[in-house]
Amino acid sequence: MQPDEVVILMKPLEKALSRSEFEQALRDKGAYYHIQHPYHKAMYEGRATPEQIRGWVANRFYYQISIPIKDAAIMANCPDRDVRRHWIQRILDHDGYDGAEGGIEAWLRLGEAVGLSREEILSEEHVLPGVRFAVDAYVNFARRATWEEAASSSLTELFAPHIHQSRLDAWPTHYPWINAEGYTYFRNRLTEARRDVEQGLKITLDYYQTAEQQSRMLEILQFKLDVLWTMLDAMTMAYELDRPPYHTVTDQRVYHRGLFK
Ligand SMILES: O=C(O)c1cc(C(=O)O)c2c(n1)C(=O)C(=O)c1cc(C(=O)O)[nH]c1-2
Repeated sequence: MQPDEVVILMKPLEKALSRSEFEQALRDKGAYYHIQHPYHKAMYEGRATPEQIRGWVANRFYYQISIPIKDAAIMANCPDRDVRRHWIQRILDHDGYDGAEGGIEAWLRLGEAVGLSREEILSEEHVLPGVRFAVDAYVNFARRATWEEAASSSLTELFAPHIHQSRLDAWPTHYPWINAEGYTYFRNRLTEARRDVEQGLKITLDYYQTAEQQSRMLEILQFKLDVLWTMLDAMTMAYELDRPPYHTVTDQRVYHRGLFK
């Protein structure tokens, strides 16, 4: 994408885009996906330390456990039975069901594969306030927005299969110390995310028709990109720049463990 096209996307639309133009405008937002974040690039390029990988996995766990709560909030606001029948699969994907361990369990295994203990991850002791605030903002948006807006905010998933695949391609080579069993989560998401996108995209393309509505959706998608980017900014401070919260006062992880759930 050229820089001047990026600027165009930041202005409100003057006229409504066709269905395919609108889909393209959403896809163009991939330019700001967290795959471009320096923290992510370092992980992908093999420059991340074990501490930085562990920090990422422990912090991302908070995103993982919040996703089903976010999806339950969407369903709670949705009167359309047919949408709920499909949307509920997202909760099952993460929480698991008979015979399927689910994404949260798979993420815990990833945590163990990178050298964290299950208790340490579940305690949320590593979750940085900046990460928590960003993730909570996403959950709270889903609680307050219309179900269509909340559903469409999941569409950063348009870009997720690529990021999961990039980890599957790069991590085993760069980080031989990570137990390969940990990669199940990324592998499962390749198909789950594609299916989610199909459903989310249909809801979105049906719902946003006018220029004003479509501009708002581009803002919603930018909000979600901001959530993901801000999480990595917080991790950069803590694990790259060695400036975790309160570092001028203590090296203890004194920050709160969450008040909003
Ligand atoms: O690892 C990633 O980079 C990444 C990004 C995203 C995303 O774009 O929000 C999701 C996931 N993973 C993911 O695994 C996942 O289950 C998921 C659900 C959602 C959502 O907004 O409902 N995003 C994402």
